[in-house]
Amino acid sequence: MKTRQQIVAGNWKMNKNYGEGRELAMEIVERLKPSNTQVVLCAPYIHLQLVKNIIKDVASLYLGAQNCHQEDKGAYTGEISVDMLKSVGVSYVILGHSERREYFGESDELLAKKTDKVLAAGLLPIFCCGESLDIRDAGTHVAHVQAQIKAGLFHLSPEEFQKVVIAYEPIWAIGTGRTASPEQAQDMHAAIRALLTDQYGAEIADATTILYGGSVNGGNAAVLFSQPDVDGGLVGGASLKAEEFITIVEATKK
Ligand SMILES: O=C(CO)COP(=O)(O)O
Repeated sequence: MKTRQQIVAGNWKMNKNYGEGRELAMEIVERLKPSNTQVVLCAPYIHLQLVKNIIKDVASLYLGAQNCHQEDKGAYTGEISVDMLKSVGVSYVILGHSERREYFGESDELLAKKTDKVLAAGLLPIFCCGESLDIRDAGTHVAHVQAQIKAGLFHLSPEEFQKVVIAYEPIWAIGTGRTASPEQAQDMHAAIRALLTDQYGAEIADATTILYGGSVNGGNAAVLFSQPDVDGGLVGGASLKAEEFITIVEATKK
């Protein structure tokens, strides 16, 4: 079987001022060794242009955004369009992060629209899903995550779906230092892939990159990424330190 594309995406969230962002991007470029793993820097909007300039000669480094608006343009104060992102060299857009679902009320319907917008612009969505602790304790986590994926993505044609990266991020593991165990991550990733197989067939499901996110760090990345259905990570806190982030990148499957 062809190895799926391995990806490590750093989600800087609302961290790093302009100078700090420049330093972080430059240190990542200095430390990164050539490999087949794609490394995506999802920086705040103010950094995108500069980070693109810093990473532009490194083949494995890509620029990502953390959100976009669902309309093309217009009177949406404070928002950003896919065309704006594309014009500064963005390749990937994180959609449906649990923080956006929770703090900004992003619904499944809205995320389906954003997914369409990102794909129509020729950009690649990193579509996030994941359950709260209550849902996990109730034992309905697989159904919850599968419902998020169905609602956000299953209107896509097979050709469109092949451009999507999925990120499973259990909310109870985000920023808590409490990561999912390798078995918990693998079980959910396998359940996601089984759902994709039902909808799009085995060939597309096998080729889909499914990232794990939630307290990934330099110490736990290798064992998480060694799981057969875990194809890399979406990393928050540990992506803000170049040395640790590179350790995580180097923990992906060769
Ligand atoms: O939300 C995350 C990445 O999108 C995970 O954040 P942490 O790695 O800080 O837990």
